[in-house]
Amino acid sequence: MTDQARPATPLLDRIGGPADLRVLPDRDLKRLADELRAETIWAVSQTGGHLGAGLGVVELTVAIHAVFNTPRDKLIWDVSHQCYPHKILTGRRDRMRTIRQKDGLSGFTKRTESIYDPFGAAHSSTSISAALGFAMGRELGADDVGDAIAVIGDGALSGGMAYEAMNHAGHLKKRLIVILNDNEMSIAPPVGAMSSYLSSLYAGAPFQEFKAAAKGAVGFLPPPFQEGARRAKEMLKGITVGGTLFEELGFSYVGPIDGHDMESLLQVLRTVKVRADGPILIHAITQKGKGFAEHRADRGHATGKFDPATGEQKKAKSNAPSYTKVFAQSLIQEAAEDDKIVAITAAMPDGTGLNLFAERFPARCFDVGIAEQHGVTFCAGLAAAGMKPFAAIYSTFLQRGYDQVVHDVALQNLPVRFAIDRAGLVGADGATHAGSFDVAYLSNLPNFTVMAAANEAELRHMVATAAAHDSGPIAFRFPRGEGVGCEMPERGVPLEIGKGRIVHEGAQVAILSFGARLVEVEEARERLMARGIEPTVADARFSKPLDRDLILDLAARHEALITIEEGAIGGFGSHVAQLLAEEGVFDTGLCYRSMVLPDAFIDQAGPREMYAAAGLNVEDIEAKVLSVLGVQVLSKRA
Ligand SMILES: Cc1ncc(C[n+]2csc(CCOP(=O)(O)OP(=O)(O)O)c2C)c(N)n1
Ligand SMILES: CC(=O)[C@@H](O)[C@H](O)COP(=O)(O)O
Ligand SMILES: [Mg+2]
Repeated sequence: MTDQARPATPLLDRIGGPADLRVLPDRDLKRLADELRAETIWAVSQTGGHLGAGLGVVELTVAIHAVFNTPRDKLIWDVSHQCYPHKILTGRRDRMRTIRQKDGLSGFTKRTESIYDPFGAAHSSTSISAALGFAMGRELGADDVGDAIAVIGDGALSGGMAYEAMNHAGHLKKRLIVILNDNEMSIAPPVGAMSSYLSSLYAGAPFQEFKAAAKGAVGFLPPPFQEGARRAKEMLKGITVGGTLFEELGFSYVGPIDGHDMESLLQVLRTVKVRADGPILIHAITQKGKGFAEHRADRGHATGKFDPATGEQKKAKSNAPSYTKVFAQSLIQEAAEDDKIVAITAAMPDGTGLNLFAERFPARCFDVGIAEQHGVTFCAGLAAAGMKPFAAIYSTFLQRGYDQVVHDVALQNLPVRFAIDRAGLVGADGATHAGSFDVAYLSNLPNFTVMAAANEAELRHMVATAAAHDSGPIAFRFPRGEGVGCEMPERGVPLEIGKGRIVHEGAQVAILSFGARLVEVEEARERLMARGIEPTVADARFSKPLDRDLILDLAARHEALITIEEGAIGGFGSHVAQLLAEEGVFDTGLCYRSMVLPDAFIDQAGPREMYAAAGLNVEDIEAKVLSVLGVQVLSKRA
């Protein structure tokens, strides 16, 4: 793609930052929004990334920065996958080509990146809590904090934290502005009673009437201030459906308004800026993907690089199936023979592959919304009722439901099956989405069985193992992306619980891999063999219960034992070390090393680059073996 295809943006080119918006006449703000939309489409066509959500908030972004005094006023984007237009307007336009890449811009808001990002996000439903924190800080005299404005999507509003925050805000009664960006979409079509409720709020309220009312009210705004207040209140009453849930929670409710109509947006935001004296919710109706992808089923939620003229995406093809697809197909196989199997997703039907399961077994698949906490306890209830629930949740999002995992599942020893996708470092989404901690946070729980798949064939067996495991909770993890292309068994066969396998017999040093680093371990072994070193390689399969016999045998037969996993400290390696210590193996002089993710959040980059930063690639494994054997290495990385 050449720069010739780049849209002309004469007005946007003159914008150095949000302050420049505040001196533009309203008609130019509308033009600016059009240019910003074209620029956003072009920028994402060059890099890939989250597109649809940003296109839905272009006018909102311009209007908020034009009316409010950012960065003193704190603008907090929920999830923040819609922040691309905001980044373009806040001094990061030149770096948009680097977004989601190594050393580049994050795909989300990030405090260390800009003063216009007062709060980082990527997980959903946190914005109202954070904004309320800013608002309360302001009330308590915090320096340089003005208004706090949370922009939250209708999908994010399905998350419990949003209600906890509104409940608290309604109690505190402090000035707080929440903009509900209602595009009737999550990543998939939104589910739930709340989604239907929001639709009912605007079903009978034409925007035009509101526009007229808003215009009238703005005419009466200060001066004189007090008279304006009365009239503005009347105006807001006119368009409020009345008795909304938000009002019951202590918010003033304004809306619904057309979130793409710059005139309405400016009028309402200006009115609110002058009038709000407590928590207020502005209900804006928008279209996800507006101007480019609004007619696509996914509204252009996330995309690879594409041709901005045609929308055609450039995709690399691989023959290996994705782990996600193998999981879904394997689960469908199990469910075809066991009608107690049900599947649960927290708003990620496509990402987890459960869309395929839902096609086959619609009545046995549940999308709970962005509600991991509820999803886990819902599974606990299902398990208590005798069902076999599979909770398919990304590693990073399962963190949201951790107390439920401990208190509702593990403590009651309920056989909930956790299918943990996106295990390990995921690439472009970066640290917020890395699946780094699940091995540690699950393996330390009594009653749990924890597995990690070394390849897609193993994953199929682990799905079968989980389906057959009725005596307590069980989890299996697998990475994002394609499998290794290994031969696939037709059907999964349940594995013996707590038993690993030797992959290659060797001598001197044993490498015990837990999960999908096995491919790198095998490649490192090949390289080492060229140096005359032939490590034993084993696949642990389980971090809980550990295969004690295998580990103690490896320890007894080798000078050195190295474990490796795609997880943070406190996981598999720590459990192995504990076993070796308990059994007195260290006293015998065994050299033990554990290769884990470092104690740091690793910024976005390609997965290989992220694993290089973590020191878990082939050359790192090779170097580790050489160093434990005391071999002098001349290469730079040794
Ligand atoms: C806790 C958590 N679970 C799941 C996700 C994955 N996720 C990212 S965006 C999104 C949908 C958000 O929908 P909405 O808030 O309506 O924003 P829209 O994309 O429609 O603008 C989901 C489910 C997440 N970011 N955080
Ligand atoms: C914003 C968000 O949380 C999701 O869109 C996420 O980026 C999806 O990640 P995958 O591409 O791994 O499904
Ligand atoms: Mg939405």
